[in-house]
Amino acid sequence: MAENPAPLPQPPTPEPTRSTVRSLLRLRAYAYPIRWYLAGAVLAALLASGAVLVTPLVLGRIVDGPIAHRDTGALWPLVGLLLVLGLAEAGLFGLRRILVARPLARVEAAMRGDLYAKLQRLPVAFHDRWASGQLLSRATSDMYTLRLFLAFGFIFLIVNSLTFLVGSVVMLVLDWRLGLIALAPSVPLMLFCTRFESKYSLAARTAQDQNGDLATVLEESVLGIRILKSFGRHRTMARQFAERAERLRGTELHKTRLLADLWAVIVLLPELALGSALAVGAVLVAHDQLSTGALVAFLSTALALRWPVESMGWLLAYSNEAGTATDRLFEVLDAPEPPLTHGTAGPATGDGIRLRDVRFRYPDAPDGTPDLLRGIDLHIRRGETMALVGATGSGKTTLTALLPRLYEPTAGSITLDGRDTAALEPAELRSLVAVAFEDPILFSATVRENVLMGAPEATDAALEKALAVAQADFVTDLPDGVDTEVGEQGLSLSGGQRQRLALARAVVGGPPFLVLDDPLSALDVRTEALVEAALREVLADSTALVVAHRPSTVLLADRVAVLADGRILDVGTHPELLARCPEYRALMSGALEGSVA
Ligand SMILES: Nc1ncnc2c1ncn2[C@@H]1O[C@H](COP(=O)(O)OP(=O)(O)OP(=O)(O)O)[C@@H](O)[C@H]1O
Repeated sequence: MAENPAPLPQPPTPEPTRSTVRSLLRLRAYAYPIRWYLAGAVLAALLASGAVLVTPLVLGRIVDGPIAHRDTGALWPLVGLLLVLGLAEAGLFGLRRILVARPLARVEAAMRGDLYAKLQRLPVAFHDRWASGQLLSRATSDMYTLRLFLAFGFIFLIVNSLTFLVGSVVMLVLDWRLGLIALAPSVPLMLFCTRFESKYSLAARTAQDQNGDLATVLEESVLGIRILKSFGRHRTMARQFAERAERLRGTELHKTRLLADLWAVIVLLPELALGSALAVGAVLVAHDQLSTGALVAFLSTALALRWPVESMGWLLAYSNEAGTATDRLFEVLDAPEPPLTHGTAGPATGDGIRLRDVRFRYPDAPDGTPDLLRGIDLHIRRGETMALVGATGSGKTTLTALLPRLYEPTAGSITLDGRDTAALEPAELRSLVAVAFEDPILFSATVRENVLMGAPEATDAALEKALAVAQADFVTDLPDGVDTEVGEQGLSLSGGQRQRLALARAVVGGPPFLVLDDPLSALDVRTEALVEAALREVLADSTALVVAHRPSTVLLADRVAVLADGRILDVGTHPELLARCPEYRALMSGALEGSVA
């Protein structure tokens, strides 16, 4: 394992950053269903801000009226009005929260649901290119950022901008000279904010991507904890994690510095302007060019505008983060989905499995390397079991993944009983072909749920038969039998046990076409023999392609295909190939030595 953090699979470089507003506008579709709640929240916040802006005017009235004329009788109604305004402000801000809390939780769930559904639809080739942590962080922290933006950022951007505009007009009306002094910093502030925006959105994007990298390392460390511990690499991994965390910390500090600079300017300039306005106002009052009440009202209005102005710092930061989170979300949602089907399937002929001049290369294969599969021609007759053998890395697993269309062949065609797989609807294809992979993954679910993934409608009898074929009798000894939770969240099973459940999952629906990728590799000799005996029965009813590394698996098959140099080198029975194919002999003698050793 490298000492330096290895580069993680990265998503394709995002297109040049669009403006934050254009990015955020893409959230329209999600915000539209709750538009009335959002409008209500904006209205409530606007009314609350209105109450805040009216308060200084009442104060001015109190100073110029009851206080100047020492008329306590006139004071109480105005004090009562102040109280009502204060209560209204508090109530309306509370109402804003209530109005959007639930609907926005629904919006977040809808966005997350769409992201999840899209990830399920996208081809395996897409998932090969994206680090899982990048997808995880999009589904978690980015969604949270977007919800917070819609709940606070979006509403206060509107409300605080309008409050600032109205407050500015009020100040200019109260006294245009003081108003101009107080508003003088607006122009430099706007210029500063524009510069801040471009720098901050870059930093926000970097931080979100680094967050994804960190999630990937964390996930791999948790999933691979046994390997890390057994090779004593947990410290190396911890160092990699710390280095990535340090990088993220650096970016977050950079963001904080940018925000701190903005805050300094946002707070300092208006304070200076306010101080100047106060000094000039005092001179105007001294020269009877302005009433004391008007000066109090002016200053109170200017103070009431401090929050809308100061909040612009974090509102801009929020908007930028939400903009980049939106970009990150839509990078996945916009990822092209290959057409589900193309061409016409044609009538069923009972022809078995036929691969014609099939070529394949992984989309991320290095330039200049030849295709992995370079013209595969193979015919597996109906009801026949064909073993596929070849050297490690020759492309056996890749070839089997083409049958259920986990990958699309780069060229050529694959037919099942004469029907082109490219033209079959995914659901139909899944019902025709079942696969057991070399690496038997189980989900956090019961044994029953894991096995019935292969045929949700299957009866209990079919489940039992599938478990019997896979020699998975250990299931009866589990605490709750087939209803025992297994997988990551449940009971840990041995490699051989998991492999047997994966085999049961493949055979449970009695699929006409079976693809088994070295299905017995983790079994002991005795269990292997038992599974083989039971499999023979199942295979008799199916047309099957079985990747085989060991002679015992090869013997399950009627014929054997030898894969070498991206092509099928030879096809024949085991004895025929032993007699005429030196590559096969080499493979089998190697396998024999391996199995003996
Ligand atoms: N998702 C992928 N993206 C790019 N290259 C891949 C991908 N998966 C496999 N490869 C490459 O394709 C080649 C064939 O891999 P494959 O797993 O099909 O071989 P195999 O014959 O099944 O090997 P083994 O017998 O060891 O299981 C290897 O060189 C591998 O590095």
